[in-house]
Amino acid sequence: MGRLVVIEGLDGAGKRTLTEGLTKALHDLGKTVSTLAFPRYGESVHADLVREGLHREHGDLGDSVYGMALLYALDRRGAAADIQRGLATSDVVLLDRYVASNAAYGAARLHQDADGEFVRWVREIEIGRFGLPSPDTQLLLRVSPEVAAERAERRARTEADRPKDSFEADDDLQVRCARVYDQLAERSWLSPWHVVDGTTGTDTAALALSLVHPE
Ligand SMILES: Nc1ncnc2c1ncn2[C@@H]1O[C@H](COP(=O)(O)OP(=O)(O)O)[C@@H](O)[C@H]1O
Ligand SMILES: Cc1cn([C@H]2C[C@H](O)[C@@H](COP(=O)(O)OP(=O)(O)O)O2)c(=O)[nH]c1=O
Repeated sequence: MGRLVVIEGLDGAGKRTLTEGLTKALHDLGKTVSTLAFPRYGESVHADLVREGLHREHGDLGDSVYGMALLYALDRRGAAADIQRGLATSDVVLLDRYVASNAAYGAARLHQDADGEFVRWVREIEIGRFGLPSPDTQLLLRVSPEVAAERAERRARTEADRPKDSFEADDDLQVRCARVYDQLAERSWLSPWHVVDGTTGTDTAALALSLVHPE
């Protein structure tokens, strides 16, 4: 049975970059890795609706915090069998965003903290009702909201397929979201969390080792 490892953090924190680096470092240790990134744009109708909602299609869909969160959750529900298969066949299943993204962004949108109703609801729906597996470890790739915004801005300019969406364009939301992420990590929400400083280069070899040989 493999370990379910999740990378979380703000838009532009460097999750995709770290996912690639960690995958390589785990391969160097002789480990097999399955990766998945949420939302699964282009693969799931729920994820595509999310993207369209984030770009202000479908009327007031994007305004509904619970409606958007349900679409993100349904995208993951549709991937549950893939995750279980990955856990059965690989040493590590590495996820770029998972349930905690829903908790952090939704709570931030509602001006709640990690002890609020929304975070409880996300857990109840996704873990309780949909039966998604709880992570073994969550990595919070922590950068200041300013650094994340600057990177997301640069990426939006240089990568044609990644224009900023309505969450990325909302600086105050990102600041509140960073705070909820810190609280989720402090409270060991769903699993132990490991905070990774995303402003300096990450020692992916050491991180990979700590993931496959936990204390
Ligand atoms: N440690 C880092 N230092 C400087 N720039 C980085 C670092 N990690 C990622 N970046 C750059 O920041 C931008 C966002 O990174 P990305 O991995 O796409 O973030 P995310 O998946 O969290 O949105 C990209 O242009 C990437 O090259
Ligand atoms: C996976 C997920 C993402 N989000 C948010 C975080 C991001 O602001 C936004 C889009 O996800 P993101 O990973 O940033 O996609 P991309 O980098 O390809 O644009 O959705 C949630 O609110 N809940 C979730 O469950």
